[in-house]
Amino acid sequence: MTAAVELRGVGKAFTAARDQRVEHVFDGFSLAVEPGELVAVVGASGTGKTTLLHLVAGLEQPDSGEVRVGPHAEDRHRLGVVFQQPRLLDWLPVRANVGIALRSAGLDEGLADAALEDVGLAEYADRFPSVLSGGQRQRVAVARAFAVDPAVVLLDEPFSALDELTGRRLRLLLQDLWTRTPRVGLLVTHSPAEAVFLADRVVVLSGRPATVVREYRVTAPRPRSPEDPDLFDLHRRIVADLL
Ligand SMILES: Nc1ncnc2c1ncn2[C@@H]1O[C@H](COP(=O)(O)OP(=O)(O)OP(=O)(O)O)[C@@H](O)[C@H]1O
Repeated sequence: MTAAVELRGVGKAFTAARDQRVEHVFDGFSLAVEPGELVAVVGASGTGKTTLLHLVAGLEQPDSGEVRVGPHAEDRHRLGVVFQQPRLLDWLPVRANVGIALRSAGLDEGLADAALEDVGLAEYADRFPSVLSGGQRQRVAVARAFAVDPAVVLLDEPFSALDELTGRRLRLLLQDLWTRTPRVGLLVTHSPAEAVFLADRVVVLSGRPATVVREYRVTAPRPRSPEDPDLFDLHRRIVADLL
């Protein structure tokens, strides 16, 4: 089976501005996401989770090794990305924020309304981001990512800036979108609970250079409940790995 996302033997180092020390964040690092799989990456702060996502998105280049998004060459350009902050254009209405992503993917801007409806924001299409709540703005960011029918969805701490209840609603929304259209995804999160709730597989990163110290397959069928005791058990084991 050909992986949908593959990092093979990847090396990535940064030079610290403070003392010019070279930090080898990755060295010979490999990870594959299989077709249809949502993989969550958890790990302590500074392990390299965001760097991993940036390498896949093409925002950073590896010093060595290979990063592949496939199976088709054009899949590299069909990414949906949700960051911790919604990163909306405040001077454009919500519909146009989603429309821009569609246009730059060569798609019909008219698809924006359906994407907004999918996240429960149909009646907010003409509003400006500044009048929306934090949770609503993040819903727009989710709509923008999914509108382009992405080959791969990259999620970088997508809900960690939200309060607990809003984060929970957004996780349920994401699960709903995923259940309707299963996709390939890579989720970076500090939250083991979020990881086990959303992912098919949880990868625990640790060390410098970072390595995969443990992997868990999450077999609970969807739709899942955040209160599922089996998920909580898995969550506890991941927390123990991280301590
Ligand atoms: N552009 C950069 N220039 C210099 N150092 C960087 C750069 N990007 C990342 N680093 C360093 O690489 C290491 C990994 O950073 P990264 O942001 O990937 O970790 P993380 O696991 O996502 O952390 P957090 O959970 O706190 O977001 C850190 O030591 C960071 O300082």
